[in-house]
Amino acid sequence: MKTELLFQVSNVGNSTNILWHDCPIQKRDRQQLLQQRGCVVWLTGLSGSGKSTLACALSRSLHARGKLTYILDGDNVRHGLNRDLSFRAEDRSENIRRIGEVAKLFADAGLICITSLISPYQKDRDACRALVPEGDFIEVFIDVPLHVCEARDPKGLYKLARAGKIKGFTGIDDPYEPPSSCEIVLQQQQGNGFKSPCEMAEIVISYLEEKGYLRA
Ligand SMILES: Nc1ncnc2c1ncn2[C@@H]1O[C@H](COP(=O)(O)OS(=O)(=O)O)[C@@H](OP(=O)(O)O)[C@H]1O
Ligand SMILES: Nc1ncnc2c1ncn2[C@@H]1O[C@H](COP(=O)(O)OP(=O)(O)O)[C@@H](O)[C@H]1O
Repeated sequence: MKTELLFQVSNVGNSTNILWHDCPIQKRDRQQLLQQRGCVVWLTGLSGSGKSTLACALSRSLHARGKLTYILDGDNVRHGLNRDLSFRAEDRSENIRRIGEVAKLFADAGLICITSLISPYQKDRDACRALVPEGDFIEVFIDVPLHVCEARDPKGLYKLARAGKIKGFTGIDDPYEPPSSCEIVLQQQQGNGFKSPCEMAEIVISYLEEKGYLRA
């Protein structure tokens, strides 16, 4: 006797016979509640470029305007979810993939999800972009030259990398691929140094405002 499946199940990766469950409360309902639109603000740049500082400035400023944000910081996520990952290329890719998937969930929850990780490879960033609806992935390149990051060296890691005590350090003996096209580039002003973290945050917030992410 032939057994009919009651539901259309599928196989995804190594997960077999799985079924997607929908809920009547959807993203648009959550966005209505929060009076904002869920999206991913993806900060990328070298170690020491100011990603974490900008993420906090952005979160603070948006919070003050009554907007719900959440920061996924590479360093922090590596303390938990991604603690099994190293800094070799495959593990960095997996780090980025997982953070992209989590960011997708936060954006679907209606939050403005700010990610702050080096994310050195273009193809991995592009893959994360492809996870969310068109327009909802806002890639922000903090374009600070290596020599400036190295002079800042707040954790002393560049010094250790130069001394050969850390192998495969981004910018020293591991690649960083700058975005070929992204929504926002924050860079040094001609002869003026860098904008303050608050000024940078305002640039990103103006973009979000203009694109309608700060209303439902
Ligand atoms: N080998 C190597 N290369 C680069 N960075 C290193 C490395 N080892 C440790 N660290 C510290 O880890 C932080 C980067 O982690 P990320 O998760 O953002 O990196 S990645 O996106 O997976 O490339 C990075 O933090 P930030 O300075 O905040 O970027 C470093 O403090
Ligand atoms: N816009 C800025 N102008 C000058 N210094 C900055 C700026 N943003 C961050 N910094 C400083 O640069 C260093 C690295 O910043 P951090 O946010 O930790 O970078 P990342 O997260 O990219 O490693 C810190 O000492 C921080 O105070």
